[in-house]
This record gives sequence, C-alpha cells and structure tokens, in this order.
Amino acid sequence: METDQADYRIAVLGGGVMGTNIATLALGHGASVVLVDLDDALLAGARTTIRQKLRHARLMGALPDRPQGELTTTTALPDVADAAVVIEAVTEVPETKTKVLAEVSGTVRPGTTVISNTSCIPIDEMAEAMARPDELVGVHFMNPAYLITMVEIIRGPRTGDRTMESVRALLAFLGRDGLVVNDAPGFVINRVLHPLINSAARLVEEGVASAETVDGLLEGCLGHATGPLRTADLIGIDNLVDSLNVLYARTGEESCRPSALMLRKVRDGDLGRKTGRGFYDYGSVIS
Ligand SMILES: NC(=O)c1ccc[n+]([C@@H]2O[C@H](COP(=O)([O-])OP(=O)(O)OC[C@H]3O[C@@H](n4cnc5c(N)ncnc54)[C@H](O)[C@@H]3O)[C@@H](O)[C@H]2O)c1
Repeated sequence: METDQADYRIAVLGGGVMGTNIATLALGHGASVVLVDLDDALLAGARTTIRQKLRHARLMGALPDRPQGELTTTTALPDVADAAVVIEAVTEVPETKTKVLAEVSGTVRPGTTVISNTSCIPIDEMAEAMARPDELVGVHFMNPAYLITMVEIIRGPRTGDRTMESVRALLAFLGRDGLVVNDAPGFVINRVLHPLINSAARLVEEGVASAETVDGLLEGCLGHATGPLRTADLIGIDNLVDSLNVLYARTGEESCRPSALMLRKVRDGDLGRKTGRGFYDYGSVIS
C-alpha cells in the first residue's frame, strides 16, 4: 500500500468515543479522513471533539511534525468509496456492525482493507457479511488511540495476507505498534479487562468497597495506571454493557453477565465521562 500522506485517505465509520479518537490519530499523522455518522448533529459534535483531541494530542507531544490532514464529515456511506482503508467504529451491536460492513463491502473497490475496531465480536462472524471476507481484519485501538501506541490486531481465519500487509503499513504510518492474536470473543484485552471491570462493579454493588477504594487498591497494589471503574467511565458504560452482552452470549461465562449496577447506570443515563457521570461525578461532559 502507498503510505504517502498527501493521498492517504482513511474512512472512519462512527463519530463516538473511538471514531473521534481514531480520526484524531489519522488527521494528526497527515491522512485525510472522511468521517461517517448517522446525522449532522452527531457529526458537528464529533468535529468539536476532534478539535479538542487534536489540541490534547499536540500538548502531549503525541503527534509528528507533519501538516494535519483534512477532515470531511458525511452521513452518506457511499462517500467512503475511494478510501484506501475503512475503519469501522460504530456501536458494539453485532446486527449494526454486520449491516454497515455489508454496505461498505459493496461500496469500496475490491482490495480495500476494512478494519473493525470491535471490542468483542469475533472477526469471522462479521466477515460473513462481507462481499470479500479476506478484506476484513480487527484492529483494537486503545482509548485514547492517539496516546496509547500499542494496538491488538485480530487476524480472522479468513483474513488475507494482503490485508495483513496493508494493516502493518497503516500502523507504521500512524506510529502504532501491534501484536497479532487469533480470533475469539473479546480477543485478549477484553476477555481479561471486561470481566475485571464487571467484577469491580459487583464489589461496589455488594457494598464491599466504594469505587474509589476498588480503584485505589488496583492502582496502589497492582500498579494499574487507571483503576477498573475509572476505566469504565472512560470507555463508556453503555459500550461496556454491549460488549459484556456479546461476551456472555458467546462464552456463557458468569463473569461476563453485566452487573446490575452497570445496567442501572445505563438505564439512568450515567454512562461515564461522555455524560458527565458514571462511577464518578465529573461535573460536566468530558470528551
Ligand atoms: N469506548 C472505548 O473505550 C472503546 C475502545 C476500543 C474499542 N471500542 C469499540 O469501538 C466501537 C465504537 O465504540 P464507541 O465507544 O466509540 O461507541 P460510541 O457509542 O461512543 O459511538 C458509536 C458511534 O457510532 C455511530 N453509529 C451507529 N450506527 C451507525 C451507522 N450505521 N453508521 C454510522 N455511524 C453509526 C453512533 O451514532 C455513535 O456516534 C465499538 O465497537 C466499541 O466496542 C470502544
């Protein structure tokens, strides 16, 4: 794949927490980005968030000394037709993802790499929806994608060699390192992290300790940079519940059944930083 920034065009589907993270990373490395979401209000919000995240990334010295890429926003999926790479970051609901991926696959040129940033859905399950299943690969960008340089790469059983090469070229362009894992529900990171967060929420629910104490112990004793419940607020508790539902449906493991406390927080709209309150109170929305 050609990685000349002048004509590196990346499509990002979904302008939420991760879509804006990934768009920031790509724009900050000089790629042009076409960002797709469902309506103009969501896209206007995403533009503001990306501006803030670009400022944050620059302040943290996380971007190279290159001209920033150009951002285009659209509600029309066919606008991704000439992208070199498509990165899907829509809601973690299998039916939503397969519908979007089927449409993308019918829109882009054959040979275009399609990346899913899914947290937990097996790549091969979604490859079923693709016109060319070998073009789908998982890249699990971390949050925030512009600060954390490591990513988890998921090679599905049908992911092609050419697709793997194009992912490596993309990650090199974006200054990311990747480790490749096999396909499975939740892969490595979230098969470990999500049950941990779920168990932490259950401890709070059972009154064993407050969120601050659970996080304080995992940070202070186990060296976690951010405790599990602060991490839950960063991720978004709605996304966590969706991801746990995907894991529970595919593994049957009790540790993956979303805790009553997290379900209650989703019902009450306390989704974490994105709504200003989750396990912690932030006073205002933090993007
Ligand atoms: N939040 C995290 O920390 C994190 C980290 C790694 C991976 N992920 C994964 O990234 C993906 C996105 O998660 P998120 O946290 O950004 O979710 P989010 O809810 O913040 O954003 C999802 C966005 O997708 C949009 N969307 C839904 N259907 C769409 C469609 N058909 N076409 C275009 N846009 C559509 C929504 O309007 C929304 O803006 C999920 O698969 C999630 O599991 C999340």
